[in-house]
Order: sequence, then structure tokens, then C-alpha cells
Amino acid sequence: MTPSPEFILLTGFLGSGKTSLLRDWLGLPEAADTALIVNEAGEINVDGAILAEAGGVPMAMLANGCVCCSLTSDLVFTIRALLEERGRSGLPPFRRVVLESSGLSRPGPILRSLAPLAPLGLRVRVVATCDASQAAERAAHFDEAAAQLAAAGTVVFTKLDLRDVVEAEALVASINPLATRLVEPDRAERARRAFLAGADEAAARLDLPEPPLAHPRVGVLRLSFAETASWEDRLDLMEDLAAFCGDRLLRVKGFIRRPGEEVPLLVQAVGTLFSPPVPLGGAAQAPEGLVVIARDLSAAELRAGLGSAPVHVASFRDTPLACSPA
Ligand SMILES: Nc1nc2c(ncn2[C@@H]2O[C@H](COP(=O)(O)OP(=O)(O)OP(=O)(O)O)[C@@H](O)[C@H]2O)c(=O)[nH]1
Repeated sequence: MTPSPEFILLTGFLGSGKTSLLRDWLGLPEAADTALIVNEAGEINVDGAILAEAGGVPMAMLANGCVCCSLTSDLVFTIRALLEERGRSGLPPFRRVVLESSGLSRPGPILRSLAPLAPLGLRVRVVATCDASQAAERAAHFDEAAAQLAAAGTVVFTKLDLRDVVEAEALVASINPLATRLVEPDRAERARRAFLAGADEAAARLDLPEPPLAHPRVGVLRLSFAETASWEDRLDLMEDLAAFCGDRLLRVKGFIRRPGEEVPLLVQAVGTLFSPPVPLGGAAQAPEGLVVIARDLSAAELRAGLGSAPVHVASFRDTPLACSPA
């Protein structure tokens, strides 16, 4: 059976190197069977023109608007149209559809908008570019930049020829310790690893190293369940987390386990959108718990906001707070 195509959301702040990375990718033989969707906020579609020059790849434009706010139904329509057209062409099916989103778009709403495509079984990944020469300044001042980095499964550092990557890597680790950080000076190899990276993306890890620095607004919190927590408590927690945090919630990743079962379920959310939990047989030994990346939210506030939910909330730098509020 042909596997379902991957949908890769290529995000990253304005000018961080998304189009350049895609161009490098399209020059590689492995890029056969890739379809591209390009979203640019302006009316003049520069990125599309640059990529068209790279040649030969089926490409669709979502121009004159931002895909995370005004063009979500166009995105669904476009993905369907690309796949159907390919089906009619007699060529092999696409292995991946890449959406280059505009530099100010937020990943959460884009991923949420894919819900009508659930029957297609697309495998979804988020790849973010991070300009090593400007990362700190961008992420400190623009919520979108922090949200993009927080949503990523893989962060690809660009412009390594301009600046040492150490500071940018520390910043990304502080925002999203869950992401695979790809530091590769060779541009062709960088592109190859960015788009074929599925395998290097670790499943959830809760034994994360302490972030090397604290981001002023984005915090990494760890939630673990009290022994008394039931299965319903676990499911409720995900709903409550999304409802309480709203757009402060940037990313969630971790494991939950049905009481009495060995195989844990991998839980993931980008923004407030949770993917259905999936069993991960290879992670039987993994401890249960969630890593939560959120903006402007302390462990104490989250603990209070979750009311009597039987969970512990801790930040990477705190000692765990009490399980239930007094
Ligand atoms: N020196 C250097 N320049 C780069 C690198 N990657 C991209 N650039 C340059 O950075 C600028 C922006 O790159 P793009 O690839 O257009 O960035 P983008 O993220 O697609 O930009 P938007 O579509 O505006 O969000 C261009 O002038 C690129 O040539 C790199 O690795 N090194």
C-alpha cells in the first residue's frame, strides 16, 4: 500500500531562510515527488518566482493573504487539488507536500485548519528555520517567531556563515527543548536532513536537559499526574490545558498511560490543537507526563488555573509545586 504523503509545514520568521532552504532541497534528487504550496502575504509573489526558477516542481500559490488567518479553506482546497491532479496524471503519488508559510504566520491555526483532511491520513511535521544571526532579537520581540520555534519538530539553523550558532541554539533550546536542532553548514546536506528528518525527530522525551538560558516570556513546564489520577482526569487535563492557556499555549508533547496498560500514548499539540494520542510501543519505559511550552505563564499560574486537577506542575527551574491547591 502507498503510504500517505507527509505534510510539512515550513515555518520561520521573515527572512530566516525558508525559500533558500526549499531551493536547496529542490536541487536534490530526493526532492522528486514533492509538491509545494507557497504562501506570501504580499501581492507580488517573489518566493513563488524564485522557486519556480528552481524548476519542475508542482507548485500552488496562496498569495495575497496570510495562511494562518485568511486562507485556511484555500489551503485545504489546494492540498486536495494537488493530490487529485497527481492521481489523475499517472505519475507516482507525492511523498510530501510542503507549505512554505508566510514569515508572520502562526503554525497553530494552520495545523488546525487541516482537520477536514483527516481522512487522507497525512503525516504532519513542522520544520522551522532560525536565522542564527538574528534569532535572539526576533524571538524576544515577535510572538510569532517564538510560536514558530515552539511548534517545530525540527529547527534548522540558517546563515551559519554569518554568525556563530551557539547563542541561537541556546535560545531555541530555551523555547523548545523538544525540537531536533539541525546545525549543518553544508547547505545541500542541511536541506536533505531538514526534509527527510522524520527519523531523527525523537518521540517525546521527558528527561530533557535544563535549558541553558531562560527566555523572558516563553516558559517550559512539566506536568505529571498524581497517583490518584484516573484516565478521565488525564483526558480532561488536555481539554483544560487548552481552555485555560488559550493562545498562550505553544506546544505540548509527552506520554499518558491508561491505568494498568504498559504501552504509553504519545500526546502532542501545536497551539491548542491536540492530535489524537497514538500508542508508542517502543516507549514502554517512558515516564508519564507532559512537557508544556507556553508564553507568559508561570508554573504557579498554570497550577492555579487547573483547579483541583490531580497533576503536579513544575518549571525546569522550580521544585515541583503541590499536587492540589490548598
Ligand atoms: N549568508 C546567508 N544568507 C542566507 C542564507 N539563507 C538565506 N539567506 C539570505 O537571506 C535572505 C532571506 O532569505 P529567504 O530564503 O528569502 O528567507 P525567507 O524566510 O523565505 O523570507 P520571507 O519569505 O520574506 O519570510 C536572502 O537574501 C537569502 O539569500 C544563508 O544560509 N546564508
